Amino acid sequence: MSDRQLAVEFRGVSKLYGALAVLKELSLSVPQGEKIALIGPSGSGKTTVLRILMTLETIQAGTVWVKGEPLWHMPKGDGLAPATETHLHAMRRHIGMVFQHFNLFPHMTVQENVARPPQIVLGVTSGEAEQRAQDLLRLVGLAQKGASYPAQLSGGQKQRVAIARALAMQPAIMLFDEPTSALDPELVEEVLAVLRDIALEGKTTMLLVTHEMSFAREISDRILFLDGGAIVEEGPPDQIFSDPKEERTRLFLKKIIAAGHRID
Ligand SMILES: Nc1ncnc2c1ncn2[C@@H]1O[C@H](COP(=O)(O)OP(=O)(O)OP(=O)(O)O)[C@@H](O)[C@H]1O
Repeated sequence: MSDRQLAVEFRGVSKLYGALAVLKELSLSVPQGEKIALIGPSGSGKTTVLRILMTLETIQAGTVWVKGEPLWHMPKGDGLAPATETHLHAMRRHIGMVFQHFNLFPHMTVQENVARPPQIVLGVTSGEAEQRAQDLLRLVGLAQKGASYPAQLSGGQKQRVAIARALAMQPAIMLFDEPTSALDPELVEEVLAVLRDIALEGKTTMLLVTHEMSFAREISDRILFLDGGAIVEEGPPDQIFSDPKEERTRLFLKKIIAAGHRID
């Protein structure tokens, strides 16, 4: 068994694409409620960590545990067997994900985008789902946009709907994969403000892949620096950004600053 207090645990996880090792025996423990930012160069494996949790990718070695239960495996006798589709389906309910490119249902209104998934997947009554959707749209500042279609919204508004839709499933764990990187600069802050509110509320475990270093520093309890499919360094934000111990972390941050980005 795994520790029930942990929202997420990776133990010796390896992910291969053919001969390419994208994650190399990665181990990671995330207590419930912790906010983690994954930073690192392009191709270091950050998105892969999230996609494995979403069961969008399989793994070749190791185990992943979500809320004390094996994700990609099921208990069998004294050991573990590969997970069935039913097991994966049940485990997915713990996790919500917000992608870089919104992925809204284009033929549904904003209200329907948020209300339908809990009805269809969780069997929530229509009255409760509609109410929950209204509350969440208010939370993300879009109470007036329920009847609009995604094509009628700005990028920042679309992303706020995507966040409301993920929250409507009431997941214990929220994954954010570069949620602001497809947005025009002037729309970034409105999405960060919503993420900040979720982080401050405290209950939800958050794993955030981002290139917004100042924001990662502001809201995270812990920063993980990935390079080459491994966690090179991890620690509290102030330590990682002001006093990194590893040469590779220092080099990465230097490049970020040289590219004109802030890390303070
Ligand atoms: N479907 C795939 N087939 C083959 N290789 C893949 C596939 N998906 C990802 N990769 C490779 O896996 C490695 C890790 O990718 P991943 O998207 O996790 O990196 P990342 O750290 O999130 O990068 P970025 O910051 O650019 O999004 C990269 O080398 C990528 O090219």
